[in-house]
Amino acid sequence: MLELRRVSKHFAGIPAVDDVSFCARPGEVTGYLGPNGSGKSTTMKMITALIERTAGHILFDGKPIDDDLIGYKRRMGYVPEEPHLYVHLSGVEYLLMVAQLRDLPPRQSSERIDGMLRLLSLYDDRHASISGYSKGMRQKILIAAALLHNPDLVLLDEPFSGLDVASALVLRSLIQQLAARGKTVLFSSHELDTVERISNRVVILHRGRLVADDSIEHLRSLMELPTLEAIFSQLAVEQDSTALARNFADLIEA
Ligand SMILES: Nc1ncnc2c1ncn2[C@@H]1O[C@H](COP(=O)(O)OP(=O)(O)OP(=O)(O)O)[C@@H](O)[C@H]1O
Repeated sequence: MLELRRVSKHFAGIPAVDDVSFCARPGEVTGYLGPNGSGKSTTMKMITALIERTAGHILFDGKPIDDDLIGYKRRMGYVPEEPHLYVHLSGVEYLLMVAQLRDLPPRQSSERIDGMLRLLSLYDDRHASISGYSKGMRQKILIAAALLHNPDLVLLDEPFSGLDVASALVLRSLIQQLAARGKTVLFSSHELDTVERISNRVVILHRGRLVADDSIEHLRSLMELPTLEAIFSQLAVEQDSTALARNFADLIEA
């Protein structure tokens, strides 16, 4: 189980994540939601220990992650929001490099990489340089790299970004199957329809603070609202989108 206890992150004294506590459990998909700039990626980066916390504790399976950071990172797979890849490498070269960094046995890793590239429809392009890959192809490489070592904790920051419909459907199902196999899955997304379909629980942030941590079903009945979109709008959207759009259209015509 992943547990955040009163976690905060300040940038130049300004809170980006403010006193956030929640759990993501094995066997469950936890959706991490919030408007732009609400602190989702900052939280993910603290969970991956890419950035330091200003305050609070992060535990995995009951142990603070800092106690054995190397051991913790071996059990974690992370798809970052930004596709940082070595673009001069080919897809297969990049994944082989990741496998080496993960200390996977060479034969096992090449078989696994070949299989993943086939399943992700990237096999024919495996020897082409990543610099020539489309956004969706790069995203698939990031997903493969994150899952190559069969992590227990799967952290996905906007993993559907750039994926076509068919690939998104595969990823949706994959996320559910990873959880069904006992992994802890935390994923952030703006695609509320997808989140609603595949998440057991949702955690919603607004301006860095936690405003909901519950099952969607319970939130629906508690708030007497029909959809996750309606719940999200009530908890985390302040503006009137139609009025805002009208003002924008007026502005460019003025
Ligand atoms: N390195 C940084 N230095 C200063 N401020 C930062 C830094 N990283 C993030 N922030 C600020 O922290 C806040 C939260 O940003 P974050 O990227 O976590 O939001 P998010 O919820 O992931 O947004 P989005 O949905 O747009 O990806 C924002 O106000 C952002 O400007």
